[in-house]
Amino acid sequence: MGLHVVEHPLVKHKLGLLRSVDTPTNVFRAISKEITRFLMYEVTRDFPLNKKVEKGWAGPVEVDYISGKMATIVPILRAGLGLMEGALDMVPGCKISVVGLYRDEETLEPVEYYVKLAKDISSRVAIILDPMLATGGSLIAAIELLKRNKVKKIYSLNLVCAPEGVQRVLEKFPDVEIYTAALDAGLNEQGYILPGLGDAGDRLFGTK
Ligand SMILES: O=P(O)(O)OC[C@H]1O[C@H](OP(=O)(O)OP(=O)(O)O)[C@H](O)[C@@H]1O
Ligand SMILES: O=c1cc[nH]c(=O)[nH]1
Ligand SMILES: [Mg+2]
Repeated sequence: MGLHVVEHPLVKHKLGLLRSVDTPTNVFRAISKEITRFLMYEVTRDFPLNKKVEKGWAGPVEVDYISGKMATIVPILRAGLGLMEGALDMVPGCKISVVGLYRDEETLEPVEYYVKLAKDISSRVAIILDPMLATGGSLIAAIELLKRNKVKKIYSLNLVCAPEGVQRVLEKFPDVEIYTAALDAGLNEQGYILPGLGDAGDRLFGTK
């Protein structure tokens, strides 16, 4: 399927709040977390279920449970940390694999500076967390890292995407599933998404 734009009135409304330049840091953080919960609800739709029998109040009852190892969530530092709590609200048992990447301001190429993956990552599916998918360079670097570590299946959860980045990622990795609240118009000359959110890291961390 590739790209999944989550078309839900609550998601659209909340994204509108994020777009406003007047939204303060504390509200930006809270809304990012809320949207992440909605996107996680969609990402996890694919998760396989098994059946088991529980002792219910009126006797044995067949129930569903999610089978296999829990996913690992992969926040991309720094801005991806702003989505971590919302993701964990939905899948509290997840292991966390951290990938530190920053985008060089001149070249727009990703620079890796920290990696700490879950030990048994090859038997897990990975859900990458990053508010922005712009040129796609950072997401491609994260996917390449996860594939080198033999992750079973890769999802990417991004609040806002640029079409240029989505196309680049899916041309290279058609097996990756991207879940987003919005596919925006495009990139400006500095590689920022328009209309976008501005610098999501700065808005989440209050650094501008
Ligand atoms: O698709 P790309 O063109 O690679 O751009 C997207 C990346 O840029 C931002 O991170 P940034 O480099 O600003 O780092 P930060 O999270 O530390 O602010 C964003 O959070 C993505 O990781
Ligand atoms: O629009 C953009 C692009 C990259 N990183 C951001 O934080 N915002
Ligand atoms: Mg940033």
